Amino acid sequence: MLARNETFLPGAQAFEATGLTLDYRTSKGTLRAVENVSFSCAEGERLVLLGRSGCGKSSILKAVAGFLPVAGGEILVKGRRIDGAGPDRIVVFQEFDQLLPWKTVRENVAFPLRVAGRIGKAEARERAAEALRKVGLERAIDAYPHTLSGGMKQRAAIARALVTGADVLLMDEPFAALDALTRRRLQEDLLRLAENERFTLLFVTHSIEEAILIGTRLHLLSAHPGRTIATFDTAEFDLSNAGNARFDGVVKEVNQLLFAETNDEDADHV
Ligand SMILES: Nc1ncnc2c1ncn2[C@@H]1O[C@H](COP(=O)(O)OP(=O)(O)OP(=O)(O)O)[C@@H](O)[C@H]1O
Repeated sequence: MLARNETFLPGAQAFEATGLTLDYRTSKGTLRAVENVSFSCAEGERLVLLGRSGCGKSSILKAVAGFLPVAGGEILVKGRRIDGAGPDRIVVFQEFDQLLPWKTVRENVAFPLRVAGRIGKAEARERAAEALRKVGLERAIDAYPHTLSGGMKQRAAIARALVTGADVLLMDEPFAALDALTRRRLQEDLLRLAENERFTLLFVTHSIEEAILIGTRLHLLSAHPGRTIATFDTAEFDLSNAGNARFDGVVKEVNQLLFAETNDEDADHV
């Protein structure tokens, strides 16, 4: 499991970025997506990047995953400067087609373990089954991806991430394409899993409410190019107090900060 208990050191730094600047080369020249952003996330924490569309949230997540080279600054995972992707980080995307269609759910979850070649087939199957139980998908263990709902596919993608034992789970709007009820169930289950498994999470979302609920800390980014506006400690919020006056106060404050730069109307989603 992620951040395995035997290696879990509360307070130890899981990942950090210092002066992170990200550029894309386009036909019109260099496009600066993110400028001089710094953050850190201790093991067991859940850092959420929140900002308006195009502010560079996904670019930061891709850079931490090692898919996008940095133009300035650096990213450290467990104190080591990253140089590309690695088994210490695993990504769950928004898209429902992350599973291999010709493999069953259990085979999909076992697949990264088999590819890594560290364990035998029987153990990989057993670990996959255990991860699927944890995400509430035991009944669909032998199903093929095309027979699953969107929520079930995201559960399977989370199980596959859990089973790898990566240090950091990176989630790029994993629930954005789900209906409101399914989204809430997945949020509940992610929080429960985070509590039980104590994994470290970098999470990207458009939803202010989801950000406060999921995150132990929020990192707010300005509109394009993304620069840090503010950070919020949101560890006190969970499903039991979502929507209370204090929670709503933070929603309002975040909203004002994100929309202060423009005259846009307030919105729950940015
Ligand atoms: N492959 C690419 N080539 C060129 N520009 C890109 C590329 N990917 C992203 N960008 C640009 O970089 C900026 C940041 O994009 P990014 O997708 O990281 O933002 P975001 O905050 O995740 O947006 P959204 O919330 O809409 O998904 C945007 O201006 C976007 O157009």
